[in-house]
Amino acid sequence: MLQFVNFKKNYGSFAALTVDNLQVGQGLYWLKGVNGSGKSTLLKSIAGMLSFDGDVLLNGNISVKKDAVNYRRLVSFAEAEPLFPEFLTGREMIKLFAKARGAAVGQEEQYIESMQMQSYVNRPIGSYSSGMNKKLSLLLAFLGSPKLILLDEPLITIDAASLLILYKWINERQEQDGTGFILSSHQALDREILPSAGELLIEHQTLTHII
Ligand SMILES: Nc1ncnc2c1ncn2[C@@H]1O[C@H](COP(=O)(O)OP(=O)(O)OP(=O)(O)O)[C@@H](O)[C@H]1O
Repeated sequence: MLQFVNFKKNYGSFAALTVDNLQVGQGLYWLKGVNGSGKSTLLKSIAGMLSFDGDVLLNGNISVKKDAVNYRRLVSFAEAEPLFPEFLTGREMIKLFAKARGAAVGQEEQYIESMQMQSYVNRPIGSYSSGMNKKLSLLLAFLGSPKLILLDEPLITIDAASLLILYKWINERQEQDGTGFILSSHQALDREILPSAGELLIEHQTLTHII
């Protein structure tokens, strides 16, 4: 699924994260690490949102640097604390993302309904609670046909019922399209819900593959 090639991310003189030539096979991964360990740095780098030394390859040969347009169509990312233009409605954001990602017409409807967003999706985002905002950002990451979906702290802010719906979305996409996932979280992995998940750990500014 992903291959890191001499990956190094510095913020100025601070060496924030190193990944030696690690291969991450197809599947779903739980990314762990204490506060400030580099989880968001890693996910934003994989998403092509941060510059770094070295390279990241998707499916063996699609480089985040050399094939940026193709790569970014295949990798989607939901931020831990998403910020959207307040004057746009949720539906306008969905339309923008759906177009950029080449999503099938109407793909969003099943997600809007299952996450019970119908009552507010046509309202300006500035009126959303943090949970409503988070659900919108999760939905946007599922639009189109990405091969890899990166979710930074997807468990924060949303209520227990919505979390079960998110797990359902994840399981469906894994089963139907073989979509890969990396989820960052401070919470322990629930193996009853995600039995086949692998684990990635960031310790001492280095990413390792545990299982
Ligand atoms: N823009 C930046 N400039 C300088 N340093 C940064 C920047 N962004 C992150 N860092 C530093 O990089 C390290 C990793 O931060 P990052 O946000 O990736 O950690 P995290 O594991 O996601 O943390 P948390 O669990 O608290 O969200 C921290 O030491 C942080 O201070």
